[in-house]
Amino acid sequence: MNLLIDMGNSRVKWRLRQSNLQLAAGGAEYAEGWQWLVEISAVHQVEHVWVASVAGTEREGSLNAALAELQIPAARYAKPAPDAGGVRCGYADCQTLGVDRWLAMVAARSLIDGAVVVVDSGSAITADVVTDAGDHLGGWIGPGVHLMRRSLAGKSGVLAAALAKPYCASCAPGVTTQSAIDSAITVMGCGLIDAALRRAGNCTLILSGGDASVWQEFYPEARLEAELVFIGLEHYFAAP
Ligand SMILES: Nc1ncnc2c1ncn2[C@@H]1O[C@H](COP(=O)(O)OP(=O)(O)OP(=O)(O)O)[C@@H](O)[C@H]1O
Ligand SMILES: CC(C)(CO)[C@@H](O)C(=O)NCCC(=O)O
Ligand SMILES: [K+]
Repeated sequence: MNLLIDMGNSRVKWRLRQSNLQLAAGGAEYAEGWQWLVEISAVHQVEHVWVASVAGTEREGSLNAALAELQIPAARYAKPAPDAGGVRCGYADCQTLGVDRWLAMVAARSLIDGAVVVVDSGSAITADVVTDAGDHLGGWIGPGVHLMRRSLAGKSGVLAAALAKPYCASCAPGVTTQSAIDSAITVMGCGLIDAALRRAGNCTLILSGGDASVWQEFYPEARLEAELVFIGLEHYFAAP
């Protein structure tokens, strides 16, 4: 039984899998601690723990300690490589590329023949271009939808009040304060995706991350792959 863990900047997500079977899935805030891990270990015999982390050494240390205390095998952390899994890393120093981005590209290459643009939309929005030949041309890192909203809400009470309602994705000119802000955020996100698509030429667009569905109506040809990081993790550790 394999425990796959995606440690993002804001949340941790996990999948418990055996062969092709998914036995458990969930997500938690870091503030909630490792209660979810306690619950899993009470019910399941975990053999391998495979982690994609961009959360930093402190949180990784905290996970390692929790695993040891629960007598679960130690975590193995995936790392970007210069050339592996069908992708040649575009960063001069590939260790500085977020491993979530790396694994998403590896997963995309395993799912799709040809060039891909991988968009991961969570606390940050990232887009990465991989050519048909497997060359990662590099990518873009921008603030995610909720980060953009919060940055404006922090600027004035009027804007904060307008942003009390949930985000509404639209590219139309806004006719209320909220719709004007949300439309700008949507247009900026689409601008980033458009720039990536122009670079890539003939390619498949893949949308991933908690906010992937935001972009779906503007890119109906895109493929939604919510589990890219987990697919990438399985490839990284389990592929023959
Ligand atoms: N159950 C959920 N809990 C929290 N956010 C959710 C949930 N379902 C969807 N979302 C959306 O997902 C977004 C977070 O995305 P995701 O979990 O992919 O990334 P993240 O962990 O915040 O980012 P990162 O991996 O960059 O740290 C939130 O902005 C929210 O809109
Ligand atoms: C950009 C994020 C925050 C997206 O989760 C993550 O991939 C990260 O922390 N990356 C390290 C910096 C980089 O990829 O260039
Ligand atoms: K992410």
